[in-house]
Amino acid sequence: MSSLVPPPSDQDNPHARPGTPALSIRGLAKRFGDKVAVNGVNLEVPSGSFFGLVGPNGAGKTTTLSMATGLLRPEHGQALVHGVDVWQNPLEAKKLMGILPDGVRLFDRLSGEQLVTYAGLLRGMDRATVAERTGDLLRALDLTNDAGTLVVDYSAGMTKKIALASALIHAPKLLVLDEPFESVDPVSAANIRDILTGYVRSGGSVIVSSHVMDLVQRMCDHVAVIAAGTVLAAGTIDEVRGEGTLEDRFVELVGGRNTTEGLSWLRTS
Ligand SMILES: Nc1ncnc2c1ncn2[C@@H]1O[C@H](COP(=O)(O)OP(=O)(O)OP(=O)(O)O)[C@@H](O)[C@H]1O
Repeated sequence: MSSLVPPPSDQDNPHARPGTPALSIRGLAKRFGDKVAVNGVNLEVPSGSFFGLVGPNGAGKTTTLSMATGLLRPEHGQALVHGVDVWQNPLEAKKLMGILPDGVRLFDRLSGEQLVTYAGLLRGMDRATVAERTGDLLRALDLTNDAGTLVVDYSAGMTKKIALASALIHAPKLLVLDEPFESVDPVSAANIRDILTGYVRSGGSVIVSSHVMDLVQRMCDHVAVIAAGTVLAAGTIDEVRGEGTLEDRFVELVGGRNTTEGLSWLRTS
């Protein structure tokens, strides 16, 4: 399964410098009105790592990843992909990345197959390679039977998977995936995990946001915990979790467990 996705290639990426982190986020900050969404975030995603970004709802994960991938202009700070500045040199930086954004609209009047093909052609790939990789990706993500269905008629999980296929088609050096497992069934999630693990093993780097601590603990080698726009902890999984589970550490760092005493009216007996 994992071998279906070709390993990342340096061929088209003369700007990628070996030895530099896959992604460096330096002092990124963003406000929406009075609300500070991201408050000077620094993160280093080592090349060849599988990096998890976790945090409670509204922590600033999507805003951080959007600024790091050129989708949302930061107020302050810098993001470098393999040493290439995303905002100074966006075309070169974007060649190095495959992005699965959260909540961004797809060209959903295309069929799934057309959408992935379009993503490949936009990346300047030749038609034969695009056709071969599109077939591989649709098979790997169990979408072959729905290849001809319009994306607008896809379920939430199918939409997530076709967006992921579009992010993978050019075998980027870095994958930035915002909640790739949300709405995805367990078999497809296991397939996606296999694809991503094989991709990292072959030299690619992944940063993935997720709410599923157990998954991050099993799948990733590095993690950062973010809350209220600030990084609370970052490092290898073992460094961050210490003696306990990542979930225990997350709750300890983030807090916010509420008792349900105020909801006595919800009890039926
Ligand atoms: N376009 C926007 N306009 C106004 N406020 C926004 C906007 N986007 C995000 N925010 C606010 O910024 C903060 C961070 O949001 P963000 O979506 O980055 O969090 P998140 O960690 O991805 O959350 P979740 O886990 O729920 O997806 C939240 O308080 C949110 O309400």
